[in-house]
Amino acid sequence: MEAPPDNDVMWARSLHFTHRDGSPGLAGVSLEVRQSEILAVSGPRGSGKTTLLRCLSGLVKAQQGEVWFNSAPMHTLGPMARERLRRDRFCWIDPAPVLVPELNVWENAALPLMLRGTSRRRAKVAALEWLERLDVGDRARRRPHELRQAERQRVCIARALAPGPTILFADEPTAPLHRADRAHVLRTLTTAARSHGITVVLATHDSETAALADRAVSLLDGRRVKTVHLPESPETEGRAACSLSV
Ligand SMILES: Nc1ncnc2c1ncn2[C@@H]1O[C@H](COP(=O)(O)OP(=O)(O)OP(=O)(O)O)[C@@H](O)[C@H]1O
Repeated sequence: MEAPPDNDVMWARSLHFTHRDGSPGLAGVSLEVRQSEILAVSGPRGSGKTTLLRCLSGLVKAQQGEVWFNSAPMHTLGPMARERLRRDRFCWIDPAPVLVPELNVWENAALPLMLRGTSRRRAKVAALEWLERLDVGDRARRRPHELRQAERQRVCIARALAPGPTILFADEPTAPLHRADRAHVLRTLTTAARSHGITVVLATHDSETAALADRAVSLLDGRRVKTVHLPESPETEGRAACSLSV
């Protein structure tokens, strides 16, 4: 087993994943994630972005391949150790907001901190700070069902940033937001990540969102591809780019 380069916070080699029903998910994806970068994983719907983020974050285990975090192998860890790592070092944002309906907004946002052992009082202070930054501070004592969908998603983003994770996995995090909201929330997310040194792996099929990242990798049919821009010519008109497997 060859150890990955030291300057990569995460490193994956030749990941293969097949879903339980036999559907292909990933067909040999390798990539590196550098410390404190915002990495976009782009590609059309069904290209394997979510599956890749789930494998990298340890939510599922690839049937073949290696994932390393901070120069230590993750692919050899058992389910409990992977769960602890996810709880203590990673956070996740889903495309649709998932909150605990019985808890109010600040309690939801404080939950990952409390699960890591932070006192309720300190977790509340941190949660309220992030809710303010995401413009939902005035909803702190409401229950999730009293909020609009876009506000609930902002709460999920605050909840993911509050613990200061080493890596934040964001799967189409602005999908439920309106266009105007989207730009503001993305800017807050990327600015916060940069100022707190949080590495972000951001799945998106939207080129405007991918453009906010420091670097982008593209997927197609579960493989990494490189987009090649071809010069405009009569033969290539309307077909300005093609993808090559790398
Ligand atoms: N739970 C599942 N069971 C079976 N097949 C699945 C499952 N989840 C995803 N797939 C299939 O795996 C492939 C990759 O899906 P994935 O959700 O990772 O892609 P994606 O790029 O994130 O797409 P989207 O943008 O629509 O979320 C697709 O063919 C999809 O239909």
